[in-house]
Amino acid sequence: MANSWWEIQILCDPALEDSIFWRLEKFGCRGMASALKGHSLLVTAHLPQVQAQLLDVAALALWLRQDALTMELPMPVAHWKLIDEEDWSSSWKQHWEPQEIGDRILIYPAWLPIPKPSERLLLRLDPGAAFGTGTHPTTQLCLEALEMRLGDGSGELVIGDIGCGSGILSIGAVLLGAKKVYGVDLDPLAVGAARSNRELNQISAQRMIVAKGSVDQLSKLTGGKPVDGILCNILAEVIIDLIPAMTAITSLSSWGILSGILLEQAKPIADTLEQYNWVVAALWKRQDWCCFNIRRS
Ligand SMILES: C[S@@+](CC[C@H](N)C(=O)[O-])C[C@H]1O[C@@H](n2cnc3c(N)ncnc32)[C@H](O)[C@@H]1O
Repeated sequence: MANSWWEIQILCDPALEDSIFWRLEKFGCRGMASALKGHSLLVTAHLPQVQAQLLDVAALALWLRQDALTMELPMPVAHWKLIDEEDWSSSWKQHWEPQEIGDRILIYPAWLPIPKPSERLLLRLDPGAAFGTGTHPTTQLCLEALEMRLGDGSGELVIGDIGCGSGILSIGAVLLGAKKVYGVDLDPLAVGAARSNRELNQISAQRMIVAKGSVDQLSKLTGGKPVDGILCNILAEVIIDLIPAMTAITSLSSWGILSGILLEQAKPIADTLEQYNWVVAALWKRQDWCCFNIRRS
């Protein structure tokens, strides 16, 4: 079937939510959502069919059961089926609602009517197939950290968003007052989604530049000029490899907000940051995840 997606549904103990999201994310799932069903949690995730064979999905279900066993929690029950492109986009949209993040931002699904003006900054979003709806703790931690960073006087700041996904952090940075944001992502679907979300939020293509690639691409886009701040919400194993390149696109006064890091992965990240002369100014935690607020020493 062309343009088909796996729809994976997992009924589990709510205490398993983080580990299941982590597994699904590592597996390449998108459009993840969770909802309480009585005392259990129903996690729904989607994955392009071309990315996984039936056996891979079955193996994923096995990992999920093994994780529960290790954590001494009841076994989750996973079901999966193939759905077509249209069904997938309408299916997960039903589970996603407007969400306030921090003190200033309201994430607002693109398909809902625009709400009455409020004191919050409206961040409209249709992530499509990209990661970044604001429901994940790591995205929330990054947006909250951004809110703290970008106060008065941020109007001159240039920011790099590595692994921009739906563009949620780049758009958040612009709404909070950054002068310019460069968003890069290896996934062409994410690049497309970030560009359309840029338009949805009426941000000019000169103020939020989105391109396919990673840190090297970002460096080309800035013409080698250092950025003032870095946002990077990718998995720890990817971030650790990116730290040297990220350092190279910053100056001695730059700062960074890094997440996608599980608590148990914080130590090797902190060690590598120290090696590259970064200081951890604060470490924020939510559920099993953490967010590094860093600056150059
Ligand atoms: C967890 S999502 C984060 C999306 C969004 N920034 C957020 O905070 O919700 C990570 C994104 O990083 C991208 N990615 C993974 N490895 C990357 C790399 N080495 N360079 C650039 N992007 C990468 C993925 O395609 C994915 O869109």
